[in-house]
Amino acid sequence: MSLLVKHLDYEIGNDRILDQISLEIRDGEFVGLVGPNGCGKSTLLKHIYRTYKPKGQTIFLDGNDIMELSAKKLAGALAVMAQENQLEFDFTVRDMVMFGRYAHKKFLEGDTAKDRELCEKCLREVGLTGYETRSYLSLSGGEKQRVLLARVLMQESRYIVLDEPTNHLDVSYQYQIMDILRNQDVTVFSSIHDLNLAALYCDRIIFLYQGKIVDCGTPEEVLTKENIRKYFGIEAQVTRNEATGKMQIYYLPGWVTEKG
Ligand SMILES: Nc1ncnc2c1ncn2[C@@H]1O[C@H](COP(=O)(O)OP(=O)(O)OP(=O)(O)O)[C@@H](O)[C@H]1O
Repeated sequence: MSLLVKHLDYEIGNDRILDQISLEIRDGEFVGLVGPNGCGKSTLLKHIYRTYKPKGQTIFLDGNDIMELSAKKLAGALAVMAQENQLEFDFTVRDMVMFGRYAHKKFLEGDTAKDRELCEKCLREVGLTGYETRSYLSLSGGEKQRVLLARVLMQESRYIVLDEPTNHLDVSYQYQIMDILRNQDVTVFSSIHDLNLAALYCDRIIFLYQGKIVDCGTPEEVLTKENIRKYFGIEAQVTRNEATGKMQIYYLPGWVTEKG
Protein backbone atom coordinates (compact mmCIF):
# COMPACT_ATOMS: atom_id res chain seq x y z
CA MET A 1 0.00 0.00 0.00
CA SER A 2 1.61 3.26 -1.03
CA LEU A 3 1.32 6.54 -2.86
CA LEU A 4 3.95 6.59 -5.54
CA VAL A 5 5.08 9.46 -7.78
CA LYS A 6 7.45 8.56 -10.62
CA HIS A 7 9.42 11.15 -12.58
CA LEU A 8 6.77 13.89 -12.48
CA ASP A 9 7.60 16.97 -14.54
CA TYR A 10 5.47 20.07 -14.94
CA GLU A 11 6.14 23.17 -17.01
CA ILE A 12 4.30 26.44 -17.40
CA GLY A 13 5.53 28.14 -20.57
CA ASN A 14 9.31 27.87 -20.40
CA ASP A 15 9.35 27.52 -16.61
CA ARG A 16 10.02 24.10 -15.14
CA ILE A 17 7.79 24.09 -12.01
CA LEU A 18 8.36 20.42 -11.08
CA ASP A 19 11.49 18.61 -12.16
CA GLN A 20 11.63 14.80 -12.10
CA ILE A 21 9.76 14.37 -8.82
CA SER A 22 9.85 10.78 -7.55
CA LEU A 23 8.67 9.80 -4.09
CA GLU A 24 6.89 7.10 -2.15
CA ILE A 25 4.59 7.60 0.84
CA ARG A 26 4.26 4.25 2.58
CA ASP A 27 1.26 2.89 4.45
CA GLY A 28 0.75 4.57 7.84
CA GLU A 29 3.44 7.21 7.36
CA PHE A 30 3.02 10.91 8.18
CA VAL A 31 5.14 12.75 5.64
CA GLY A 32 5.68 16.50 5.49
CA LEU A 33 6.47 18.46 2.34
CA VAL A 34 8.52 21.56 3.12
CA GLY A 35 10.29 24.23 1.10
CA PRO A 36 10.27 27.98 0.51
CA ASN A 37 7.42 29.93 -1.09
CA GLY A 38 6.98 29.11 -4.76
CA CYS A 39 9.11 25.93 -4.71
CA GLY A 40 6.22 23.83 -6.10
CA LYS A 41 4.56 22.24 -3.05
CA SER A 42 0.96 23.07 -4.04
CA THR A 43 1.66 22.18 -7.66
CA LEU A 44 2.91 18.73 -6.64
CA LEU A 45 -0.09 18.14 -4.35
CA LYS A 46 -2.50 19.33 -7.06
CA HIS A 47 -1.12 16.62 -9.35
CA ILE A 48 -1.77 14.02 -6.66
CA TYR A 49 -5.40 15.06 -6.25
CA ARG A 50 -5.84 15.51 -9.99
CA THR A 51 -6.46 19.26 -10.21
CA TYR A 52 -3.57 19.07 -12.67
CA LYS A 53 -3.47 16.06 -14.97
CA PRO A 54 -0.15 14.27 -14.78
CA LYS A 55 1.40 13.35 -18.13
CA GLY A 56 1.68 9.61 -18.74
CA GLN A 57 1.66 7.15 -15.88
CA THR A 58 3.32 9.04 -13.04
CA ILE A 59 1.13 8.81 -9.91
CA PHE A 60 -0.02 5.54 -8.40
CA LEU A 61 -2.25 4.78 -5.43
CA ASP A 62 -1.87 1.20 -4.19
CA GLY A 63 -0.45 0.30 -7.58
CA ASN A 64 -3.25 1.92 -9.61
CA ASP A 65 -2.61 4.86 -11.93
CA ILE A 66 -4.72 7.66 -10.37
CA MET A 67 -5.86 8.79 -13.82
CA GLU A 68 -7.60 5.45 -14.29
CA LEU A 69 -9.61 5.63 -11.05
CA SER A 70 -13.18 6.96 -11.09
CA ALA A 71 -13.80 10.14 -9.06
CA LYS A 72 -15.70 8.04 -6.54
CA LYS A 73 -12.94 5.40 -6.22
CA LEU A 74 -10.35 8.13 -5.77
CA ALA A 75 -12.48 9.91 -3.16
CA GLY A 76 -12.91 6.62 -1.30
CA ALA A 77 -9.15 6.16 -1.12
CA LEU A 78 -7.84 9.69 -0.78
CA ALA A 79 -9.21 12.72 1.07
CA VAL A 80 -7.95 16.19 0.25
CA MET A 81 -7.76 19.44 2.13
CA ALA A 82 -6.64 21.99 -0.45
CA GLN A 83 -5.62 25.59 0.13
CA GLU A 84 -8.23 27.53 -1.80
CA ASN A 85 -11.84 26.60 -1.17
CA GLN A 86 -13.90 29.29 -2.83
CA LEU A 87 -17.59 28.45 -2.87
CA GLU A 88 -20.13 30.02 -5.17
CA PHE A 89 -23.05 28.93 -3.00
CA ASP A 90 -23.41 28.82 0.73
CA PHE A 91 -23.99 25.59 2.64
CA THR A 92 -24.50 24.80 6.26
CA VAL A 93 -21.60 23.38 8.21
CA ARG A 94 -23.44 20.03 8.42
CA ASP A 95 -23.85 19.91 4.63
CA MET A 96 -20.19 20.74 4.08
CA VAL A 97 -19.11 17.91 6.37
CA MET A 98 -21.67 15.48 4.94
CA PHE A 99 -20.16 15.97 1.44
CA GLY A 100 -17.30 13.87 2.80
CA ARG A 101 -19.58 10.79 2.60
CA TYR A 102 -19.92 11.06 -1.19
CA ALA A 103 -17.65 8.09 -1.89
CA HIS A 104 -19.70 5.88 0.44
CA LYS A 105 -23.10 6.66 -1.12
CA LYS A 106 -25.17 5.00 -3.77
CA PHE A 107 -26.91 7.23 -6.32
CA LEU A 108 -29.52 9.46 -4.59
CA GLU A 109 -28.98 7.73 -1.23
CA GLY A 110 -29.80 10.04 1.69
CA ASP A 111 -27.92 10.51 4.94
CA THR A 112 -28.11 7.59 7.35
CA ALA A 113 -28.10 7.61 11.16
CA LYS A 114 -24.47 6.42 10.97
CA ASP A 115 -23.58 9.41 8.75
CA ARG A 116 -25.18 11.83 11.21
CA GLU A 117 -23.39 10.20 14.15
CA LEU A 118 -20.07 10.35 12.32
CA CYS A 119 -20.70 14.00 11.37
CA GLU A 120 -21.24 14.85 15.05
CA LYS A 121 -18.07 12.99 16.00
CA CYS A 122 -15.97 14.75 13.33
CA LEU A 123 -17.29 18.18 14.32
CA ARG A 124 -16.57 17.36 17.96
CA GLU A 125 -12.99 16.38 17.05
CA VAL A 126 -12.35 19.77 15.42
CA GLY A 127 -14.07 21.71 18.23
CA LEU A 128 -17.14 22.77 16.22
CA THR A 129 -19.99 21.08 18.08
CA GLY A 130 -23.01 23.40 17.89
CA TYR A 131 -21.99 24.86 14.50
CA GLU A 132 -24.06 22.36 12.44
CA THR A 133 -26.64 24.86 11.14
CA ARG A 134 -24.27 27.82 10.75
CA SER A 135 -23.64 29.11 7.24
CA TYR A 136 -20.18 28.02 6.06
CA LEU A 137 -19.47 31.37 4.39
CA SER A 138 -20.13 33.23 7.66
CA LEU A 139 -17.32 31.40 9.46
CA SER A 140 -13.88 32.79 10.19
CA GLY A 141 -10.89 31.50 8.21
CA GLY A 142 -9.84 29.18 11.03
CA GLU A 143 -13.38 27.85 11.55
CA LYS A 144 -13.69 27.13 7.80
CA GLN A 145 -10.37 25.31 7.92
CA ARG A 146 -11.65 23.10 10.75
CA VAL A 147 -14.89 22.35 8.87
CA LEU A 148 -12.78 21.20 5.92
CA LEU A 149 -10.79 18.94 8.22
CA ALA A 150 -14.03 17.49 9.61
CA ARG A 151 -15.08 16.78 6.01
CA VAL A 152 -11.76 15.01 5.38
CA LEU A 153 -12.31 12.86 8.49
CA MET A 154 -15.88 12.07 7.33
CA GLN A 155 -14.42 10.54 4.19
CA GLU A 156 -12.75 7.73 6.20
CA SER A 157 -10.15 7.27 3.47
CA ARG A 158 -6.75 5.53 3.79
CA TYR A 159 -4.83 8.54 2.50
CA ILE A 160 -5.12 12.19 3.46
CA VAL A 161 -3.35 14.84 1.39
CA LEU A 162 -3.28 18.36 2.80
CA ASP A 163 -1.95 21.68 1.56
CA GLU A 164 -0.94 23.80 4.54
CA PRO A 165 -3.66 22.53 6.92
CA THR A 166 -2.65 24.91 9.72
CA ASN A 167 -2.97 28.02 7.57
CA HIS A 168 -5.32 30.53 9.31
CA LEU A 169 -5.28 28.61 12.59
CA ASP A 170 -4.36 29.99 15.97
CA VAL A 171 -1.53 28.23 17.74
CA SER A 172 -3.70 25.90 19.81
CA TYR A 173 -5.67 24.68 16.75
CA GLN A 174 -2.45 24.25 14.78
CA TYR A 175 -1.32 21.66 17.32
CA GLN A 176 -4.82 20.22 17.78
CA ILE A 177 -5.22 19.60 14.06
CA MET A 178 -1.82 17.98 13.78
CA ASP A 179 -2.68 15.83 16.82
CA ILE A 180 -5.99 14.78 15.25
CA LEU A 181 -4.23 13.83 12.01
CA ARG A 182 -1.44 12.01 13.84
CA ASN A 183 -3.96 9.94 15.79
CA GLN A 184 -5.88 8.72 12.74
CA ASP A 185 -5.05 5.29 11.37
CA VAL A 186 -4.23 6.76 7.97
CA THR A 187 -1.37 7.78 5.70
CA VAL A 188 -0.79 11.53 5.64
CA PHE A 189 1.10 13.64 3.10
CA SER A 190 0.98 17.34 3.90
CA SER A 191 2.75 20.53 2.97
CA ILE A 192 3.77 22.37 6.12
CA HIS A 193 5.37 25.79 6.44
CA ASP A 194 6.15 25.62 10.14
CA LEU A 195 9.31 23.53 10.38
CA ASN A 196 8.88 22.98 14.13
CA LEU A 197 5.39 21.54 13.56
CA ALA A 198 6.82 19.36 10.80
CA ALA A 199 9.62 18.16 13.10
CA LEU A 200 7.18 17.36 15.87
CA TYR A 201 4.64 15.38 13.86
CA CYS A 202 6.27 13.94 10.75
CA ASP A 203 7.96 10.56 10.37
CA ARG A 204 9.68 11.81 7.26
CA ILE A 205 10.22 15.13 5.53
CA ILE A 206 10.53 15.77 1.81
CA PHE A 207 12.37 19.02 1.09
CA LEU A 208 11.49 20.75 -2.17
CA TYR A 209 13.47 23.61 -3.70
CA GLN A 210 12.92 25.17 -7.13
CA GLY A 211 10.77 22.22 -8.22
CA LYS A 212 13.27 19.51 -7.22
CA ILE A 213 13.47 17.20 -4.21
CA VAL A 214 16.73 18.24 -2.60
CA ASP A 215 16.53 16.12 0.56
CA CYS A 216 14.37 13.45 2.14
CA GLY A 217 14.58 11.62 5.49
CA THR A 218 13.70 11.95 9.16
CA PRO A 219 13.20 15.48 10.52
CA GLU A 220 16.65 15.28 12.17
CA GLU A 221 18.27 14.31 8.87
CA VAL A 222 16.54 16.93 6.75
CA LEU A 223 15.81 19.98 8.90
CA THR A 224 19.44 20.80 9.52
CA LYS A 225 20.75 24.32 9.94
CA GLU A 226 22.71 23.78 6.70
CA ASN A 227 19.55 22.99 4.70
CA ILE A 228 17.64 25.84 6.35
CA ARG A 229 20.45 28.25 5.47
CA LYS A 230 20.84 26.92 1.94
CA TYR A 231 17.18 26.72 0.91
CA PHE A 232 15.39 29.26 3.15
CA GLY A 233 18.31 31.69 3.35
CA ILE A 234 18.14 32.13 7.10
CA GLU A 235 20.47 31.12 9.89
CA ALA A 236 18.97 28.80 12.49
CA GLN A 237 19.92 27.06 15.68
CA VAL A 238 18.73 23.48 15.91
CA THR A 239 18.46 22.06 19.42
CA ARG A 240 16.45 19.46 21.31
CA ASN A 241 13.25 20.45 23.08
CA GLU A 242 13.44 18.89 26.53
CA ALA A 243 9.66 18.73 26.95
CA THR A 244 8.85 17.00 23.66
CA GLY A 245 12.17 15.20 23.14
CA LYS A 246 11.99 16.38 19.51
CA MET A 247 14.16 18.83 17.66
CA GLN A 248 13.50 22.55 18.01
CA ILE A 249 14.49 25.19 15.49
CA TYR A 250 15.20 28.80 16.48
CA TYR A 251 15.64 31.32 13.69
CA LEU A 252 18.20 34.09 13.85
CA PRO A 253 16.47 36.82 11.87
CA GLY A 254 19.47 39.16 11.74
CA TRP A 255 21.29 36.45 9.80
CA VAL A 256 19.49 36.23 6.48
CA THR A 257 21.79 34.79 3.81
CA GLU A 258 21.76 34.04 0.09
CA LYS A 259 19.62 31.04 -0.94
CA GLY A 260 20.57 28.08 -3.08
N1 LIG B 1 -0.84 29.29 -13.37
C1 LIG B 1 0.43 29.65 -13.16
N2 LIG B 1 1.08 30.48 -14.01
C2 LIG B 1 2.37 30.82 -13.82
N3 LIG B 1 3.11 30.40 -12.77
C3 LIG B 1 2.50 29.58 -11.90
C4 LIG B 1 1.15 29.16 -12.03
N4 LIG B 1 0.84 28.34 -11.00
C5 LIG B 1 1.97 28.26 -10.26
N5 LIG B 1 2.95 29.00 -10.79
C6 LIG B 1 4.31 29.18 -10.27
O1 LIG B 1 4.79 27.89 -9.93
C7 LIG B 1 5.65 28.00 -8.81
C8 LIG B 1 5.21 26.98 -7.76
O2 LIG B 1 3.99 27.42 -7.17
P1 LIG B 1 3.34 26.63 -5.97
O3 LIG B 1 2.04 27.30 -5.65
O4 LIG B 1 3.30 25.19 -6.29
O5 LIG B 1 4.42 26.88 -4.81
P2 LIG B 1 4.33 26.57 -3.25
O6 LIG B 1 5.63 25.89 -2.91
O7 LIG B 1 3.08 25.87 -2.92
O8 LIG B 1 4.35 28.05 -2.67
P3 LIG B 1 3.77 28.66 -1.28
O9 LIG B 1 4.67 28.15 -0.19
O10 LIG B 1 3.97 30.13 -1.50
O11 LIG B 1 2.34 28.26 -1.12
C9 LIG B 1 5.58 29.44 -8.32
O12 LIG B 1 6.72 30.13 -8.81
C10 LIG B 1 4.33 29.96 -8.97
O13 LIG B 1 4.42 31.35 -9.23
